[in-house]
Amino acid sequence: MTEMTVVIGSDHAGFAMKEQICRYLQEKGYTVEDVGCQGTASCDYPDFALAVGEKIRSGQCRWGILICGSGVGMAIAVNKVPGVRAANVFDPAIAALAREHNDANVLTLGARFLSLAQACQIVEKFITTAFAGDRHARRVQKIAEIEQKFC
Ligand SMILES: O=C(CO)[C@H](O)[C@H](O)[C@H](O)COP(=O)(O)O
Repeated sequence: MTEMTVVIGSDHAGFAMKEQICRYLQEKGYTVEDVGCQGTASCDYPDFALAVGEKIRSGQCRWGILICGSGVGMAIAVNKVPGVRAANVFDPAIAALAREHNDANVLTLGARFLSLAQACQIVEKFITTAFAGDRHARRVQKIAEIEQKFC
């Protein structure tokens, strides 16, 4: 797994944006694995959240991106996968904080509330910002300990 591997998924509401973000990332040299969906027919976001979460959990991909109407359902679902730290982001500054402070490894986006340009700015900020560590590492470790209590 390298820093240049991304797994991406969406439901029907995020399909068009997923296709465009795939192209955006590929043009930047990222290897993008698309787990679906494959069109605008109505489907269920947890199916794609699980597929992305499994690729993060297994270490096959460094970054996950999930797109639905609001980003909320995807975030709730994928955060059930141990080892996933997903953030639903609407602003590049929050994307940077999700990385610097929370070491987030999955980004969720709301296609019904973001333009493609906004989404690309958020994606760019998310995948290029480093975790700051230090006191934040202690807090992220405490998140992992909460997870372990229920595994
Ligand atoms: O899960 C969501 C909201 O939390 C997503 O936005 C879904 O894309 C949305 O619920 C899909 O809604 P639809 O009416 O079935 O298109």
